[in-house]
Amino acid sequence: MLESRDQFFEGLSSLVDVGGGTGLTARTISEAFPRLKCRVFDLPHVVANLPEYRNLEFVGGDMFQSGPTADATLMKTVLHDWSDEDCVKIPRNAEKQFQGKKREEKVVIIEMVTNEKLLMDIMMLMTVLNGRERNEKKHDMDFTNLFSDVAPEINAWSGISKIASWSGTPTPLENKSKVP
Ligand SMILES: C[S@@+](CC[C@H](N)C(=O)[O-])C[C@H]1O[C@@H](n2cnc3c(N)ncnc32)[C@H](O)[C@@H]1O
Repeated sequence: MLESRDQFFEGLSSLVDVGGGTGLTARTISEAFPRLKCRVFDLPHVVANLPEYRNLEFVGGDMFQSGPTADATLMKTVLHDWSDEDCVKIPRNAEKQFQGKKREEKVVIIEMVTNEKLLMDIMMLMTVLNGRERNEKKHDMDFTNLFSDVAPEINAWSGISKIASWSGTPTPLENKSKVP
């Protein structure tokens, strides 16, 4: 992600890492981009007593109720814990806070993308109610259609782009946004 910094971070002044845990990823980003205001948003007991660090701060709350908005939202290995219906509640909550005002926000989702039903998927189905690994092709368990099928209104303000392959090698943006 940091290798593709121009694609992701150009023009951003703030970023929130939703479900960011104790801030390992956000801290790496905040150090690479000292002018970017970074927030980690996670459950109150997870972020309690974590010290602020220069341009990095921690905010406690429930992502299904509310949460800080920013120029970019990062969700790394968060969505695989949740059902499709739950996944789309998170950006819907952010949308509510903007009360219909036109805005642009980058949403960066980092997840394992499966092309087969792999062991991890089976583990998620067994251990986490409704959680799943998703693939990138068109069928009922994919990222391409996660937002457009379950919450079509979200695609009106947010394009979904494939940003990297499983190998971690950055690939050219393939913008699937329906916004003209
Ligand atoms: C699999 S961990 C991912 C942590 C981090 N993003 C990473 O990649 O290491 C999922 C995170 O989601 C957080 N989480 C779960 N439910 C949440 C909620 N309702 N509101 C905010 N964060 C939540 C958990 O506390 C946990 O830190």
